[in-house]
Amino acid sequence: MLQNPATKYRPTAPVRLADRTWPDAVIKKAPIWLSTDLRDGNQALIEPMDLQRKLRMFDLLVRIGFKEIEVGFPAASQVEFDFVRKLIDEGRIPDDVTIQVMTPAREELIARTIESLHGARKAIVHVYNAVAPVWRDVVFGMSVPQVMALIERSVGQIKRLTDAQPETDWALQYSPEVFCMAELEVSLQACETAIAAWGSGRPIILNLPTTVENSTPNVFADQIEWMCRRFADRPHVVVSVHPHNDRGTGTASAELALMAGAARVEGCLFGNGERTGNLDLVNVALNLYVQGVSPNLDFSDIDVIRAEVEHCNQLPVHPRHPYAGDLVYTSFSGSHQDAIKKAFAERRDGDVWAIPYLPIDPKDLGRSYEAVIRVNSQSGKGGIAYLLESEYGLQLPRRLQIEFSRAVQREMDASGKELTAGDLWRLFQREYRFQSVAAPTYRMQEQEGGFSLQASLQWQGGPMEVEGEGTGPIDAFVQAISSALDRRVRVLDYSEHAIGEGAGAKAVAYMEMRIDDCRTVYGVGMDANIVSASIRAILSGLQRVPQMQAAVA
Ligand SMILES: CC(=O)SCCNC(=O)CCNC(=O)[C@H](O)C(C)(C)COP(=O)(O)OP(=O)(O)OC[C@H]1O[C@@H](n2cnc3c(N)ncnc32)[C@H](O)[C@@H]1OP(=O)(O)O
Ligand SMILES: CC(C)C(=O)C(=O)O
Repeated sequence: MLQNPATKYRPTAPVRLADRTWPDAVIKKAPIWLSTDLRDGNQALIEPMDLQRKLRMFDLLVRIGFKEIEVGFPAASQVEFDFVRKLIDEGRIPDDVTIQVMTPAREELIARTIESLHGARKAIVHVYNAVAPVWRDVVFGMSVPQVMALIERSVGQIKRLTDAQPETDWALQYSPEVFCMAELEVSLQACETAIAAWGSGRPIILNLPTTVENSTPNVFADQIEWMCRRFADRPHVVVSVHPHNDRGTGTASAELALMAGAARVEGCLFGNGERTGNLDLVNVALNLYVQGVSPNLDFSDIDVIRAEVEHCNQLPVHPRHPYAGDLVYTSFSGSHQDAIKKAFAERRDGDVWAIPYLPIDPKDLGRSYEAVIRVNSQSGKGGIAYLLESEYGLQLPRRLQIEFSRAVQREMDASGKELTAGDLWRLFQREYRFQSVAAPTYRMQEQEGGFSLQASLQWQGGPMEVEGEGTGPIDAFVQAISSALDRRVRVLDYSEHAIGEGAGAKAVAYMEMRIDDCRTVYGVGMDANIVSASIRAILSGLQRVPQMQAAVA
């Protein structure tokens, strides 16, 4: 890289627009969306879509709710031409959907493009030519007046050819390609030339692209506001934008452009497209949604949509892609998990969405909460407890969460790998060994001032008889086991809950115990019977204490 990049690269000149109004604007409704997946997206694929994949993409776009779809570049190839014919001839275009096709400002290509649309009910013809200095000078070798003459000639040809097919409801879209790098006066002149050639007073879409992003999005917003203020026939002009993403700011460019007066945006699902891609329409639509504005597009099954797009494009969507990536509803870090778990516990049906670290309810996009929290070496007790509760119904008391998270951390340090809910469950069973504690048989008697209890147990591989008295069954068992093992056992905390329903329901007991006034441990017990679950929890805790095992041996 250069020590001084200014010797090679020039900054983009700001727009003189001191009284700009867009910074105070708020987007209150969805724009008109135009999907260009089948054109700009397709032209950027390593392997462009075949007919079958094009059809699948078209059907998907219709299902999502796009009402304007750029279906191709019919003059580019026979596949492109045939696809447009197939849509029209087989009546595949719903009444409320308008197809758009693209053509360069070249006579033979315009003719072929309009030929492809024969018999369509409605269609937008999209013609473009580059207007920025480098393209004028290097690509076309044209002066500004020659560029204007090209536009006049091409739009005039489109007008003649479309006027000759009055059975179709025609609209024109004109794009001054590389608008973002052109002098604003030249872009305005190009647009006004297209308007005049199409016939002023007729609706026209003027589509202003950041063909290659070259500035911060505020500059693009200024360019859009500058243009919107100057169109002579503003009421008949739909201002559209077509951002790319070379600087990674395609979404911001589109949003600021909407604030600056644009009413329509063009882009692709998940931002496919040339180089770094076209604007990601899913991103903009869902950004609107989480501001409380309906995008009028349906992404309620985003995983299915993503899979279909990946199939059509033969390109993967990144795991961290906004709203759609595999990992975007996942928190690994402990403090995030803790906050999410607390907020879910507080949340009531009908509440406004306010879950920390989750900008959108994953359920709205057909994603589940299961993947929200995942456990790795950066995780804490909150995430571990969340997974055990959401997957296995365990409601671990807080101090047990802390105790168990140390065991998880040890495991994580050893393996260095993520632990799934299933891994945590196996580790929890191994740590508390509650399944290896056999069910006790016991007799219990209520007597004046308390209970007496006699129990037959398995302890360290052999049978053991114990007997004790206490204020309740648990207290009686604690007395019994304390004297049998000659240890001072005290219960510090006890909680239990049911898991499962009906005949299969079980009680889970969590017992926090102090042994010999020096060691605090948790034990866990599960049983269909609540007293048995508690006894098993006490035994689970005791067998976790190494000194206890030694004493018995
Ligand atoms: C920013 C964008 O995404 S614009 C869309 C670009 N998309 C595509 O190019 C995909 C489809 N394109 C194609 O299949 C081919 O380019 C075709 C069939 C259209 C044309 O192919 P060719 O005739 O071989 O021309 P080629 O691809 O080399 O295009 C360059 C020529 O078109 C001219 N040209 C480029 N854009 C335009 C335009 N918008 N209007 C008029 N002429 C143009 C160039 O000046 C050049 O002309 P020259 O050969 O006289 O120097
Ligand atoms: C709108 C057209 C010309 C385009 O694809 C672009 O400029 O990126």
